[in-house]
Parts: sequence; C-alpha cells; structure tokens
Amino acid sequence: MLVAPSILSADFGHLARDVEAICEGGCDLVHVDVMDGHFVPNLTIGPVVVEAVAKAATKPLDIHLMVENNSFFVDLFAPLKPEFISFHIEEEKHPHRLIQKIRSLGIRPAIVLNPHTPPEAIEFLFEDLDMVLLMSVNPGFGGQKFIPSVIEKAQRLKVLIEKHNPDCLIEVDGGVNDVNVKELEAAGVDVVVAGSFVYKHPEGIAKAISALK
Ligand SMILES: O=C(CO)[C@@H](O)[C@H](O)COP(=O)(O)O
Repeated sequence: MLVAPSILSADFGHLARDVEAICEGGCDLVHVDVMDGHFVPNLTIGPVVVEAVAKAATKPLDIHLMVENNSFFVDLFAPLKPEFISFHIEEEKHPHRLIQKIRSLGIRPAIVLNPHTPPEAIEFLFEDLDMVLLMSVNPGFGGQKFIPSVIEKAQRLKVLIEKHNPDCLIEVDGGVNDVNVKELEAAGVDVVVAGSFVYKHPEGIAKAISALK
C-alpha cells in the first residue's frame, strides 16, 4: 500500500518540519489539499505555500484540487512539478480536455469522485488517467468519519479499471486508519491518503505510516 499523508492535519506554524517528518517517516507521496472556499466550504493554501512544501519535501507531491475553475489552478501549480494533479469530476465540464492539459505539462492526471458519484461516471476517461481518487468523506475537512460504501465503490472501480486501463491507480481519501486500510487493500486500492491518523498517532508519524503499509 502506498501512503500519502495529508498535510491538512500538519501544524501550519511548523509546516516545513511536518513535511520533512512524513518524508523521513516513509511516506510515498505528500498529499496537498487545495480548497477555494467555493467548491468546498473551506479555504486552504495557494502556490506560495505549496512552493514551501515542495522545497521541504523529498517525496513527490500529490495535489488534490477542491476548487471551481480547475484549469486556472492547474496553471498555478504546474510550475511546482507535482507528480499528480487530481480534480473533481463534479466540477469539470470538459474533463477529457483538462486531463490532456495536465499530461501535456508533464504531470500525471487524476480524477476525484465525491461519495455520491459512481465510478461508471468516468468510464470513458480511464484510458487517459493515471489515478482515480475516491473520497471516503465529503471533501473540505480533515478528521471526518470514513464512509463505508467506498469499499463497494472501489471494488466496482477495480473491475472497470482492469477492463480499460490496469495501470491506473486507485486512491482513497478520508477517515483512513489501520483497520479500514485492510478492507481497502482487499478491494484493490493502491494508495491511501491519511491526515489525522498519521499526524495525530500516539506513537508518532513513522509508526502510523508503517501501520498503514
Ligand atoms: O481531502 C481531504 C478532506 O477534504 C482529506 O485529504 C483529509 O484531509 C484527510 O484527512 P483525514 O480524514 O485522514 O483526517
């Protein structure tokens, strides 16, 4: 299992320290939640802060856009050369065009599905995607409860991915811990995002990451 800790749960007064801690603790990706206060009722960080995160990180960035006007934000973050940029299908009129744009910038494209969105909604996009991110909470905040129906959704998604593009990864984000990660792994999930579990683990960040792995 690949682990992408969400820096939303970091101490933003010591952000570089907390980014270094997850990288030294064995994470695979640094998950960055970008929220605009419109698509979701929360506002997080822009390119100035993400540039500082990129400087502190020794692992690739996984940028999750929770915004209106995705294309504008892709342009803002592309110079930071993240590994992935993911955008919500619920907020994009031209997803195929945006996928091509992200790839043309040398970044791996990913699509995010909110808890209510079925995997079949993106059936004709799989061949162009490197990853699909399933939200297991409603986007906007860390520390929420895991929505169990994501397990069945991941199983259905896995079948579609095997048919259309077996190289496409499945990522799950929200309320992930060392118990539900086992079910996620069995459902075919490749990457988990975890914020509170990693940053608030009583035995420390490295222990939390290894428990998820
Ligand atoms: O994108 C989001 C929330 O919108 C997530 O990345 C959360 O930040 C994950 O935090 P936990 O649920 O693991 O605390």
